[in-house]
Parts: sequence; structure tokens; C-alpha cells
Amino acid sequence: MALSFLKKVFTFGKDKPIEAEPAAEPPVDEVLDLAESAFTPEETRAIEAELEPGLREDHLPLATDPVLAQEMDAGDGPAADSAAAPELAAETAEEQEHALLPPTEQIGDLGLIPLSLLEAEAEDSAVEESVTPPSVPEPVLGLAEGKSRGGHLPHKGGDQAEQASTSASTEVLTTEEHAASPISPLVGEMSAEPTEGGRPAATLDADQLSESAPQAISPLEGEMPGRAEGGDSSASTTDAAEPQAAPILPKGFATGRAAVEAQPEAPKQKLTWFQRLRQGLARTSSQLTGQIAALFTKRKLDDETLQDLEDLLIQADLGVETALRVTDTLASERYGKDVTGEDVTRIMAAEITKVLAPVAKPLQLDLSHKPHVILVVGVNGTGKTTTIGKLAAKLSGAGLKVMLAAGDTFRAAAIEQLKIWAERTKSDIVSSKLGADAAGLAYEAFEQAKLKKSDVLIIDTAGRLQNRTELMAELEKIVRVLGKLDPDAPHTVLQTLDATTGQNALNQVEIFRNVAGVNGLIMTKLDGTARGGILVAISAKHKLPVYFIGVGEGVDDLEPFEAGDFAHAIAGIGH
Ligand SMILES: Nc1nc2c(ncn2[C@@H]2O[C@H](COP(=O)(O)OP(=O)(O)OP(=O)(O)O)[C@@H](O)[C@H]2O)c(=O)[nH]1
Repeated sequence: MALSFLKKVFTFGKDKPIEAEPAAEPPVDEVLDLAESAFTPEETRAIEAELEPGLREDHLPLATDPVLAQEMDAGDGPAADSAAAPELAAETAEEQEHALLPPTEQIGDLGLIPLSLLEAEAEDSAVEESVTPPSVPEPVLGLAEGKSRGGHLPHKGGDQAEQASTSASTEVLTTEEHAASPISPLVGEMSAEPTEGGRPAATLDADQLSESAPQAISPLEGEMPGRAEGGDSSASTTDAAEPQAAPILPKGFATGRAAVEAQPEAPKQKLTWFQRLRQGLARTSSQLTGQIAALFTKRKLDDETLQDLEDLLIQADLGVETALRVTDTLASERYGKDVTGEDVTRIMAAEITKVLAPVAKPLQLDLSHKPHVILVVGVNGTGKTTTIGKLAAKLSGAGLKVMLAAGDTFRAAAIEQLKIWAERTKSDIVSSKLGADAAGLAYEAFEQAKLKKSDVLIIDTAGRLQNRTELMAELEKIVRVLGKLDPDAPHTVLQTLDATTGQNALNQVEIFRNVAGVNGLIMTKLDGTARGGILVAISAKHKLPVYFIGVGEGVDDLEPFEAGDFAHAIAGIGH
């Protein structure tokens, strides 16, 4: 099925084949190498969690700034350090050298914090400004020389942050630049963990570690040994030289390494997407088939059973229209005769297939547009960003040049999430700072995609409830603004629907269709405890194409929508 999609992608626009990129790229930005991301969706969620506003303070760079750290230690500022803090002056050469490293080397995970967040913090910047002396070398963190990166500069202290926020607010990251991007959490490892006193702990290399290991790793002794070498340490060295008595542990403990018995690894069986779909729809199907079986036990088909069946089908969200189709067909075939539950589920699957077949269409790309613009809309959490990542993976995997636009300017995590997807899928990305005008960003992204001759531009939008009039008006504005650059744009307005939502999804489609001109659907989370019946009701009512279904959080968990598969899964019938 993925094949048919790819075939579509490739056959599409045959009269205007995809041209090779001209040698000279438009001067969008500097070009850097792309590194493959190793993020799993779980890691993505972890990053999201990390970026929750409530946790923001954890990332403030105060304790990681070496200069600040020294100030904090000494209490009186850097000038007083050597005199007032002899202990600090007596630190090892490695530590001192480390403390002099530019902050880049030390602020690690700050790379995850967009400037916008830091700007929000800048209101409390009295502290930050007072602790960031001008002599400290600039952090680099993947920024090209002298170039401002709008919303994604890491912390730089008051002035520089200010400057960054007033300069270009939109960031364009080409595929080549992802590797050096400050957002990459891979770069985010702290090279020196701050200690309690705010001073970075020394970083040990492998040799140092092996030297220090016997001393440092002795939790059973309960305390760190003193400095055994150098200086006048006769008292402590005498103690250290004496043989240590073996600790007497309470019952139930033992010393030494626990033997780990090698376990034969059980072969991991990955479910096929259809199995996941079946699993996701299991609640719907087992409830439905159980009730149908109970209804048709040793009963001839009469008006009463037909009415009961109709009620069951409506309760399963299939909608009145489909329920009537099933009961009418059943009545015409078996009225007055014995009917089994299997007869009914078979007819039900056939009728549902008939409703869904006309909407099971491939996502048509008109590549003559350069770019074909896909606007992705939907209620919060329905899977827009994840679906965009999955689509980008398919398209760029097929050789198309994809650009993503982080139009969800409401959530910092959404911007970062999309950047990770861009990196993973080797797509370009246009983003702006938190709270930026989404329509402006969409316009800018469209211009950039034209400049770079992208084949497809996929624009993410903030999730919004369909009853939030002002947010729906913003969506209308995005559509309007895109139309200024191309009257046919956006060429596809894709709505994501969460399969765990019931009847409300019908209303969501109704309103998003009216406001944003939705012309295609993707149902996500069909691997969860889905209530997929609603897609049948939506298809019967709106007849909008359903392009794909989401059957997991992974990059490959997006399958072309197949009417028969879906209908069989709802009816609980295997392949
Ligand atoms: N199980 C499963 N989870 C999914 C699927 N699609 C998305 N998700 C998860 O649903 C959650 C929300 O997905 P997002 O892509 O962030 O949704 P969104 O619509 O962009 O969210 P907002 O930006 O808040 O509107 C994430 O945890 C995703 O991993 C799917 O097909 N199956």
C-alpha cells in the first residue's frame, strides 16, 4: 500500500518531472552537515516534557556558567576569587582549564531552549545580566559566524538576547544545517555537571576515570577518600595505607558483582499494521460482534431484530446512514430466515467497505506547483505534528524535496518537535519564535519553499478546539495569506482526527471544513483504544478523502487508508 502511495507520488506531475536542483542554491542561510537523529518517539516526548514551562527554570544557565559559578563560590565576584578562595585556586589544572572553556562547552542542554523562552525569562534578567561579564567568550552552539538565529539562540545574556529578538525572527534551517543546530538534544549533554556550589565538576577522561575509579567508586565505605597524592598528607596517607576492614553488611546484602545469567532473548514479534489496527479497533469490534452474536442467537430475522441491530450500529458510531445500509441489505437477503452473527458481520463489513471505498484515496500531489502546499489542521493533540513527520519521511524517502513550517507558534515544544522531525527526515524547516504570527510564518515559509524549489511544503498549525472562534479566525487568516502567493494554495488542507474521539469528530470536521477548507483527512491513533466507527459516519456524511491512518507513534506508522481493511477490522474479521 505504501507502494501505491509512492507510485502516486512518482507518477504525479509526469508531464512536469521533478527537475534537478540548480547548482547554485538561493542564499537562504549557511550550509552545514546533517546528522541522523537517533530519537525515538519516547525521546521526543521526554523532550516535550523537558520543555514544559513549569520545568523551564531547571534549564536556566546560572549554575552552569563558569564565571558565575566562581562568583557564587567566592561570593564577591571574580576579582576576589584567587585571594578569597584559596581552595579554588588549588584546583587541578584540568579543572581550571575547564572553567576557562567558553560556555558552549558547558551549557549543553540549553541548546534545547528556544530564545523565546529565555526572552520570557529576560524579564528577570537583572540576575543574568549581572552575572554575564562581557569578557566571556560567545557561545557558538552551531551558529554561523555573526548570524542571528532569531528565536533559537541559546542564552547569551541581556544584550545579545535583545539583539537576537529584534533581528530576523524567522529561522530557516536547511537539511545540511540540522547537524549543527542548537536544538539537537544530542549536543545537549552537559560536559560538566554543576556541583552543589554551582562550580562545574571536573570532567574526567577515560584514563583519569580508571585512575580515580578505585577511590571514587567506593560507596560501601560511605565516604570519598581524601586526596592521597601530593601535598602534605602524611596523616591521611598513613590511614589510607592501612588495610581496610571489609564492611560488615546487614543480612540480605552481599558484596561483589551479581552474576547475571544470560537469558535467551525472546524473539520480538512486531505486529503488522493491520494487527495493530485490529487491536486498536478491538474494543469497537468485540463489543459490536458480541452484541450482534447475542442478538441473533437462534432468531429469525424480523423487524424487531432489525431495529435492534440498527441501534447497535448507531451506538458504535457508524452513523444512521450506514446502519440503515446494513439493515436494508440484511433484510433483502435474509428476512424471515435464520441469521447468524457471522452473516451479519459479513454483510456489515461489505456495507462499510462500500461507504469507505470512495474516500480511500491517495494524497494527490501537484508537483507542478513547486511547492505543493499542505496545511495541517485539527484539534489539540490529534497528531498533526507527528503525522507531518511521518509524511515528510515518506516524501523525502521518495526523493522529494520537503520543507516543513513550524506554524504552531503557541507551544515551544511543538516547534522543537517539528525541528526534530525535520532533522530526522532530512527536510528543511522554517520556524519562528514562540508567539509569532502564524500567518506571517506560513507566508514566509511559502516564499522560502518557492526560493528553494521545494516539492512539498507542509505547514503545521497550533491545535485548536473548533469552538474557539478567535483561533479559528487565525486559521482562516493563514489560508488567506497563503492564497496571496498562489490563489490555489494551500493545495491540500489536511485535518487530523484522533480515533479515540467519538461523535465530536463529526463536528470537528464540519467546522474545520467550513473555516479552513479541509479537503482531506487522516485518522490517527488507530492502534490505541480506537473508536473507528466514527470515520464511517464522517465518510458517509462529508465524503472527504481519507488518505492515511496512524497506527503508532513511530515514523513508519502511517498507512495508506484501505477501505476493506478498515471495514474488516471494525467487523472483527481477519484477513
Ligand atoms: N498511538 C499513537 N499515538 C500517536 C499517533 N499519532 C500521534 N500520536 C501521539 O499523540 C500525541 C500528540 O501528537 P502530536 O503530533 O503532538 O499532536 P498535535 O496535534 O500536533 O498536538 P498539538 O500541537 O497540541 O495540537 C503524541 O504523543 C504522539 O506521539 C498514532 O497514530 N498512534
